[in-house]
Amino acid sequence: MKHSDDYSNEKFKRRAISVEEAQERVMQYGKPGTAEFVPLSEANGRFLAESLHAPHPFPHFRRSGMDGYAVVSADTKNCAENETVWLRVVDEIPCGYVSDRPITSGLAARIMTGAQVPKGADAVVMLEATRLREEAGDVYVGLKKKVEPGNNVTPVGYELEEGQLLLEQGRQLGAGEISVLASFGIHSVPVVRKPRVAVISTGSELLSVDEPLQPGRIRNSNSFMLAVQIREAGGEPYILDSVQDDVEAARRTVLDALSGFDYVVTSGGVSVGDYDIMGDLVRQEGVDLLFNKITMRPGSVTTAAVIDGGLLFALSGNPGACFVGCELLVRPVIRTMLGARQPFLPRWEVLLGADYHRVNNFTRFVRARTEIRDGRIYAVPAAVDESSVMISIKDSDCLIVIPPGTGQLRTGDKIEIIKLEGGGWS
Ligand SMILES: Nc1nc2c(c(=O)[nH]1)N[C@H]1C(S)=C(S)[C@@H](COP(=O)(O)OP(=O)(O)OC[C@H]3O[C@@H](n4cnc5c(N)ncnc54)[C@H](O)[C@@H]3O)O[C@H]1N2
Ligand code: MOO
Repeated sequence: MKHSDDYSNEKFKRRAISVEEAQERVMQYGKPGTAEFVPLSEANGRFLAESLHAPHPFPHFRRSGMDGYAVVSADTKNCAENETVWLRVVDEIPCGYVSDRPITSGLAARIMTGAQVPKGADAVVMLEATRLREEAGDVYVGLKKKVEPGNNVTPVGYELEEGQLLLEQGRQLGAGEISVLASFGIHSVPVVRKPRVAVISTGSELLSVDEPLQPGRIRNSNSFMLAVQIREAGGEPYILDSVQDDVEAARRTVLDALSGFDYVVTSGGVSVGDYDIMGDLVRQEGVDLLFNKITMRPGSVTTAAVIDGGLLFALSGNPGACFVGCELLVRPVIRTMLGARQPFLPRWEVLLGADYHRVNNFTRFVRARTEIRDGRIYAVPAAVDESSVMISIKDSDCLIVIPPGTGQLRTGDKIEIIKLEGGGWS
C-alpha cells in the first residue's frame, strides 16, 4: 500500500489559472494541419484546406426559369387582354439542348425550365400565359401580356462570376458547401487532415465495456465519451487500452502515444490521491507542465503538459469534469488545427430556467438543457450536476457559465451559456 504522508508534497502546491489562460496555453499547440484530398462524397463535415474560386460563372449559360416560350420582349409591347400577338414557334428546347435557331422578331421557341435560352430571345413567357394555333403547317403562340427584357431568364454569372470566392479556407463542409463544390466540378476536395487523437483511460478500477461487473469496479465510459467528443470536434479518435494505476506503465503508454498521434487525451488520476498517476507523471523530469489547476468546476484538476514536443491533456476521471475539460480545452485545439474560423463553441445570452443556488469561488460550468418559453430561450440546469455524475451529460445541450462569486440566481435572470454540439437532444 502506498502512503503519501508528506503534505508539503509538490502535488498539493498547484497554481490555479483561469480557463481562458489554460485555453491560450494549449491552443499554442493547435498548429495548422496538413492538407489531403478526399472524394466529394466523403467531404461532409471536413474543413477546407484552401480557399477556392469559381472556375467559371454560374450559371454559365442564360437559363430559363419557366416552362414556356422564349421570345423577343419588344414583340410583346402591344399585347393586351383584347390584343393577342402571335409569334411563329421555330424550335423546341429541352434541358441540355442548345438551339441553333436564333429568335428574331416574330419568332418564338418552346423552352423548358433550366434550358439554355436561345440567341436573340431576351425573355421567357410562362406556358400558362400562352395559347396555340396552327396555320399552314406552322405553329403560332399567342400572347396577351407584355413582358419585360430579362423576364424569367437567369443571366450568366447570376449566382457567381468567374473568379469569385466560392468557399474560404477553414470552412466546414455541409450540404450547401457540398452543393457548391459539386456544381463547380470539384470532385476531389482539399481538406485539412483530421488530427489523430489517442484516448487513454487510467485507473485499476476500470472494466472494459464487455466485462461483467465486479465489486468496486466500473466500466470505462470516459474513453467512449471522449472519442465521440473528439470526433464531433473534427478529430479522429483512437481508443487505446486503459492503463492501471502504475505511473511507469502510464508513462510508457503516454510517451508511445505521443510519438504516434497528434494529441493524447487521458482521463483519471490527476487529483492528489495516492494512485493519481497522471499527476505524478507530469511532475517528472523532461515534462513541460502547462498547468495542473484551473479555476473552474468541474475539472479544477485538469492538467496539460508537453512531453517530447507532444501535447498531453490529462483530464479528470470524473465523467462530468472529463466531459467539460474536453469541450473547453481539447476541442478548441482540434479546431485550431483544422483551421476552423471559430475554434470555440458559441456563447449565448439566455434566461435561467430554474433557480440556482450553488455559489463558488471558481467559474462553474453547469450542465443544462435549453428550452423555449414564450418565444425566449431558457437554460434549465440539470437536477444533478456533480462532477462525478455521468447520467445528466446526455440530457444537456449547453453549459451555463456561472462566474466566480455569483450569488443566488433566480429563474429569469440573464445568464451566459456555451452551446454544445451533437447529442440526442433534437
Ligand atoms: N483530497 C482531494 N480529493 C479530490 C480532490 C482534491 O482536490 N483533493 N479533487 C476532486 C476533484 S475536484 C476531482 S474532479 C477528482 C479528480 O479525480 P481524478 O481526475 O484523479 O480521477 P480518478 O480519481 O481517477 O477518478 C475519479 C472518478 O471517476 C471515475 N472514473 C475514472 N476514469 C473513468 C472512466 N474512464 N470511465 C468512467 N469513470 C471513470 C473513477 O472511478 C472515480 O470515481 O478528484 C476529487 N478528489
Ligand atoms: O475538478 Mo472536480 O471536477 O471540480 O469536481
